[in-house]
Amino acid sequence: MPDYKPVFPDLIDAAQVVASTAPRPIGKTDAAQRAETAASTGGDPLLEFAGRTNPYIDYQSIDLLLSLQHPRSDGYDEMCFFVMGQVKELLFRGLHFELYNAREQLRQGEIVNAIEILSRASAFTDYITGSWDVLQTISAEGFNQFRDHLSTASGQLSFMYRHVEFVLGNKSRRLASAHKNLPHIWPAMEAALTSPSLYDAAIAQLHAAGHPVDARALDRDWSETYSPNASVAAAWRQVYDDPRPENPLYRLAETLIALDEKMSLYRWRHYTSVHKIIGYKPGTGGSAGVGWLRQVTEHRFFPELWEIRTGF
Ligand code: HEM
Ligand SMILES: N[C@@H](CC(=O)c1ccccc1NC=O)C(=O)O
Repeated sequence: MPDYKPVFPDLIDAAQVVASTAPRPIGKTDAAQRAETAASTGGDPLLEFAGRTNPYIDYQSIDLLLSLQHPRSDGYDEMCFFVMGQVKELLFRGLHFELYNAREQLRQGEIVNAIEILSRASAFTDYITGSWDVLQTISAEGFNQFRDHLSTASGQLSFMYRHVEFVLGNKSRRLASAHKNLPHIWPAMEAALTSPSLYDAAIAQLHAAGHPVDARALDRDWSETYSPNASVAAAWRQVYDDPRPENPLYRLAETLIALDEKMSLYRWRHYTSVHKIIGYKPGTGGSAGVGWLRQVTEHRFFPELWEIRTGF
């Protein structure tokens, strides 16, 4: 058990940080200007900047970003938990962007583009799963030192994670409702809940390619959790009759099931890490804890792709 206390290095005077969320103007340069600058510096980097910041800091508001880490306790492990929580939110943001754009490409019938985007989404998912390697270093005793300070905060309230689940198709009006009183979050959350998912867009492409698909799989209440459909299973089964890399629907199916497996591994690592850290204690978010997480590990986003394998 880490009984030593953390020392928090004071790195930034937060009072002097521009706290606006607006992008800071940094202008643009082109290749000719860069060549001219390098010639004038003799190949050494630029080190003098007018004003009180520099373009690297301003491009991504780095001083603001690095002023947002404030553990609430003197438990040694809280800084690690805090930073990794923020890192995961950023990674979910990156993953969601790719999934959202893959769905847009599918909607436009651009299956090959969607597959390319989904390979990055898969890489993001691996990366997010790897973040448990760091979080795993938090011991049960170390977590206890700061857990009371989390109050009723819980990862289950992550709207960014909820967006990832929704774009993939795991809809839940009940879980979304945690955000209903947040005027800056709810409109996009409700739109995601009530819009077709990436999988719904894939099913529409099955239909567009001439595979018979039930009308109720093509137009339904999109806020309902997707339930497996025999016509969709039959359509995917037909796709697998032509398992060549040149068959875009075959490659899409394989890309989707690989992503589903990776998401499932992410959930599994969350579940086992949490088991190791809090055992069977209830969660801060009001759930039974590990028992609740165990049941979410069973979820598959693209059920027919799993189901048809039994019949191969
Ligand atoms: C390391 C210590 C952690 C523990 C002990 C823990 C524990 C739990 C528990 C018990 C739940 C069930 C809901 C509740 O009652 O709270 C939960 C849900 C959740 N946690 Fe964690 N968690 C940890 C870290 C994280 C991190 C770093 C993230 C990522 C940002 C995260 C994301 C989530 C999400 C997204 C859910 C909801 C799952 C779903 O809706 O399927 N957790 N966590
Ligand atoms: N549900 C967890 C706490 C938790 O997951 C959490 C709490 C506050 C802020 C972030 C959290 N999780 C993800 O980063 C627990 O029961 O201890």
